[in-house]
Amino acid sequence: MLGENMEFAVLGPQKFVKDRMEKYSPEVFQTSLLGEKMAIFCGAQVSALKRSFHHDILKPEALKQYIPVMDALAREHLDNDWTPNSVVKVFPLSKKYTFELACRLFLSVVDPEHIKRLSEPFTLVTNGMFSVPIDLPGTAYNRAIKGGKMVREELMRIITERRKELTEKKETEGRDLLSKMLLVTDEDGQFLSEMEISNNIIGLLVASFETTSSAVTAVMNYLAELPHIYKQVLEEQMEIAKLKGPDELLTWEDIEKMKCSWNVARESLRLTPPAQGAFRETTTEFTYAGFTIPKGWKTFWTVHSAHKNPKYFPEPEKFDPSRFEGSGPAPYTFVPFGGGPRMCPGKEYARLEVLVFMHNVVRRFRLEKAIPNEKIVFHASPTPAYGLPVHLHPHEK
Ligand code: HEM
Repeated sequence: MLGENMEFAVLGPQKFVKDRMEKYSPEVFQTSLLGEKMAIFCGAQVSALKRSFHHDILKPEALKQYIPVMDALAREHLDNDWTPNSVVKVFPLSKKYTFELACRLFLSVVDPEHIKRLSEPFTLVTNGMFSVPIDLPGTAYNRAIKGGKMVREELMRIITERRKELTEKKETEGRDLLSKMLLVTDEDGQFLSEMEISNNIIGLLVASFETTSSAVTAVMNYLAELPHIYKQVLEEQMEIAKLKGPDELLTWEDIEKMKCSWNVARESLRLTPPAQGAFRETTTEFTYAGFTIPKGWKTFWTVHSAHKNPKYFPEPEKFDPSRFEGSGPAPYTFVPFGGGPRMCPGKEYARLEVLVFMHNVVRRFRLEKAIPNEKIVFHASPTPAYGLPVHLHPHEK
């Protein structure tokens, strides 16, 4: 049961993996975590599982219509929460933005009271997700289970209501992800059940919440830390803003112009990947890099072992967005979203969300870190220990 949990908790995922890659093999090693025997993969690899329907409802064409909505919400948040010449904490504000955006785009929930009814129990779920699985009153695990039940009850109410609206033909087009899920059918022409839909929505909320908030925060951190990078992003975003009226919202064409900003965001995802990798279970025995992995073992592939490998990224610790110019890194070496058929279906959603937020922040402010060497700690995703407080310096008119 104990396995190497203590070492994992004390060293953090990156050092834990690095030490063992040096000691055992740079490709794969075995350990025991959370009571499971586990093989950890550190090389570039792919999986071969079935594509999920998420890829269809989250593909770029389906998301284009959401760009103005993302922009309008980012403006609203900046107007309300990002006061010029004040100090704000980026991480909690990014989480607020990310969650409200998900409520709006997944479920069309916009009422602040309703958002609260989802966000409070949902926070219990995310806080308890990486806790010791002991279900006793007072433990984070127990609170997460209770929070999960509350989120599910609320979702079931929303889903039932929407199904009714769809049956009464009040809506034919999928106005949000929930409607799209209610309209989608499987290979046999069957609709998803309400329980399947609520599971899927919870899955999307979990998969998108900490990851995108961590990604936005990491980008803001580098923009505050590296003035020459900030300048390049500012120039690009000002060029885009110049061609638009003050009330005109961002469109797909604007996003397509954000090449430099996306390279900066990608370099940030390389150095501070929000997801550390992903778990699998072997359904059949197989051999990898000369090692046999038995059937039934848990496996985990790691992101940063590829991202920090000098063979793929010379001077790996250096922040250098030009790595993504031209044909960019070799296949399966830049894997913040995984690779192969099981790759993150929310990649494009995350790209749009990060770019829209960057646009809004740099247009208004120059950022200065309030704690210059703030430590990064690992919860579900890497996060600054004090939430990344920054001074907001408005541009001179
Ligand atoms: C910067 C933000 C994000 C990062 C870094 C990220 C990263 C990842 C990674 C590494 C995986 C595992 C891939 C694998 O199993 O090999 C994954 C899976 C997944 N992600 Fe994301 N993700 C992000 C945002 C999102 C968003 C916004 C959504 C939804 C809107 C989402 C939905 C999912 C889903 C549903 C899966 C499971 C896919 C499957 O197993 O078929 N992710 N993500």
